[in-house]
Amino acid sequence: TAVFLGQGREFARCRVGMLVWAEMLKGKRVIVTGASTGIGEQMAYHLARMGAHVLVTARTEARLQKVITRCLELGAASAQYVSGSMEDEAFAEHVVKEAEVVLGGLDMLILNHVGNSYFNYFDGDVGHVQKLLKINFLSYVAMTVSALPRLKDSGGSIVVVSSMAGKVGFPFTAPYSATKFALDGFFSSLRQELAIQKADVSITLCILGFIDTGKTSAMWTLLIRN
Ligand SMILES: NC(=O)C1=CN([C@@H]2O[C@H](COP(=O)(O)OP(=O)(O)OC[C@H]3O[C@@H](n4cnc5c(N)ncnc54)[C@H](OP(=O)(O)O)[C@@H]3O)[C@@H](O)[C@H]2O)C=CC1
Ligand SMILES: CC(C)CCC[C@@H](C)[C@H]1CC[C@H]2[C@@H]3C(=O)C=C4C[C@@H](O)CC[C@]4(C)[C@H]3CC[C@]12C
Repeated sequence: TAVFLGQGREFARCRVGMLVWAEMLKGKRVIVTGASTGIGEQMAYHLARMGAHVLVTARTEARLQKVITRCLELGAASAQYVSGSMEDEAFAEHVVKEAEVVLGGLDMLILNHVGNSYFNYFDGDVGHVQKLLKINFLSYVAMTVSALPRLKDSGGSIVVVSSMAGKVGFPFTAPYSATKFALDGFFSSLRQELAIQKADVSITLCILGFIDTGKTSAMWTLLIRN
């Protein structure tokens, strides 16, 4: 009985939390990057359930179409997508401009996408590190620069999805880890500057541990489970 009651309380607390959170995001205009699969896709669905206007982006148009259809079924105030690659800085800026046009402003920028990498001994490929920095870091900076004026207007927020590998140098993650550390340096510094300027924009850096989205490599799943 004690266990059952304990679980009941957890559930109630969770429900109350969700209600407060849902109210906060109802009608808000949100961009979610890397929303064709994994964590980004699930965040888009949560935002949809809360009644937000969602604009999702990634490269795979066919997947994004399915994601916006599901968002509308779940109760999104509106759902749109823009497809393209974040390796191209101009595309990153284009997504923010699209949000201004179709949503008439922006309340929240959720930066979540990551380019494909390998998780093994560093193979010495400098070109790969450069490419990954463009996708995982520089496009985050470009989107932030474009979005900041709108976020200042709305008193909005920037959410940056990072990882424990962006705080600690685990083996077999060198290129990926470097891009995540870069995010911490840039966004932690920018947060301080916004505070000094009394700009009403919050920056949240999310430090995630391992999340089995079904796509994660069998090697990591096995390693973490053991
Ligand atoms: N899963 C985990 O264990 C952990 C994940 N994280 C972080 O969570 C976030 C989401 O990860 P997760 O859901 O696992 O990753 P996924 O690989 O499932 O999703 C990555 C997303 O980024 C998009 N993407 C990839 N390359 C590009 C590109 N060149 N341009 C634009 N979009 C691109 C993909 O879509 P498409 O291919 O269609 O472009 C996809 O939507 C990441 O920031 C990751 O670092 C942090 C810690 C642990
Ligand atoms: C207490 C500690 C021993 C915990 C160690 C946690 C380490 C091992 C965790 C922390 C962050 C994790 C990685 C991550 O951020 C994102 C991805 C992308 C995905 O596609 C494949 C898995 C991968 C590489 C995760 C692998 C496991 C990592 C390194």
